[in-house]
Amino acid sequence: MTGITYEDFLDLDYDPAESELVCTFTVHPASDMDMEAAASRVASESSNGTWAELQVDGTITDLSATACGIDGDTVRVAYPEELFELGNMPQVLSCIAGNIMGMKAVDRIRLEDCEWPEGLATSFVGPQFGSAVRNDIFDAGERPITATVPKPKVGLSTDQHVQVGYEAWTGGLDLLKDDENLTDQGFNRFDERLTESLAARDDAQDETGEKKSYLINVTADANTMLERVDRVAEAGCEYVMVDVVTCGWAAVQAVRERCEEHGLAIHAHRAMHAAFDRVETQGVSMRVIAQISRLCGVDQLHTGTADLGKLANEDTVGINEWLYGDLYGMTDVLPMASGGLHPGLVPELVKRVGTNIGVQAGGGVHGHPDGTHAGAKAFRQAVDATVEGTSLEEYAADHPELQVAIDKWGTETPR
Ligand SMILES: O=C(O)[C@@](O)(COP(=O)(O)O)[C@H](O)[C@H](O)COP(=O)(O)O
Ligand SMILES: [Mg+2]
Repeated sequence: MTGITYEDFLDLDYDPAESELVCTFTVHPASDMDMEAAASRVASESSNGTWAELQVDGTITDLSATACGIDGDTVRVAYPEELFELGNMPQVLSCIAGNIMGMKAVDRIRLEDCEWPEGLATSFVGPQFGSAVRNDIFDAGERPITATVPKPKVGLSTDQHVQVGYEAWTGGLDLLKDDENLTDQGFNRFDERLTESLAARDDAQDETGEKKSYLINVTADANTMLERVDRVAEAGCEYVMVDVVTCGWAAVQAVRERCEEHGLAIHAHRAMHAAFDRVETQGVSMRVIAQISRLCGVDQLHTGTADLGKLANEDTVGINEWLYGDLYGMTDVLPMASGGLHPGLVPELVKRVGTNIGVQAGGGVHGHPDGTHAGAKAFRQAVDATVEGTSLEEYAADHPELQVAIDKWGTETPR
């Protein structure tokens, strides 16, 4: 038997094994604590240690994490694969983002990044389709796919919602999207909304000759979500939308499994992410939330507007690069730019994040002076102009809907 204390979880000469998960934290130790002491406590409490000295047999320490790097307020911790239940995201997070977030030994702590080893990463299914949806579903060629959320966010009746969808689809947009807080409320029931929206979608496809789809929000308790996924598949839709942070990763993993059976793509809304990532010294970064989302298998994920829109964003470009990047052959994820976008912002957005994205505008479509159909046309025109390399001003000369949008919003970032 050996006695283990916090100090046993610190080794700054330790070189992590390839099979280990390496996490990077920003750590602000408590005033009476130096960084090494704080780092050892982070490694201990996020693996298998605690505050009291423990008498354990040798094998137990094989599961212990090691604080193996300190650089300013950055701490790197290596976790042995055996500590984790493969394929179980809630368990992984209970380690690396669990109790340590509330330890008195640190004033502030934030999980910034993870280097996922092959064994652990490939124990997760990853996305089914990823960015291939742009051409597998929409035939979008080089352009971003476009989406709109009916606004006001909630309160429209099913008929009104469907009418907005029809006008947006026939105006040239690819996707109608439910808002994050629209599920099955009395004023707009899920089942009617599903069938009637898809009927309008079919009409819009016939009218435009373009493929259209619908991001219907199945967010609910886990069992209800699975039932809704089945009903979405039966109704002939290609997608479900899930509020992944508020639902929790256990539910996301269950929905992913069910979507595999039906060949449905998953659009991930990240409502509540800012509760974790907004404060730069505390919580869990959006970069890590994006990594978890990919591993758990979403196909599309909101990652911000590279600071062009109305919401605070963290490193949209860096996060998108990770979502596109190689991860042991795992499918990528299509980033969705959304939040305060309007036609005037599309050129700069594409300059910052490229065209392998989805772009969503709610207010930027339905706030158009001439209404939803004109707003949709203007947003699509902005995307088409940008992809063909024509300035919006020039393109607007013979696209009046775009001209009206530019006159109204210019290239301003809404607040
Ligand atoms: O409710 C909203 O605000 C939106 O529908 C956008 O509406 P507008 O187009 O009218 O702004 C989206 O939920 C946000 O974009 C989510 O934020 P993020 O994409 O950063 O996760
Ligand atoms: Mg919304």
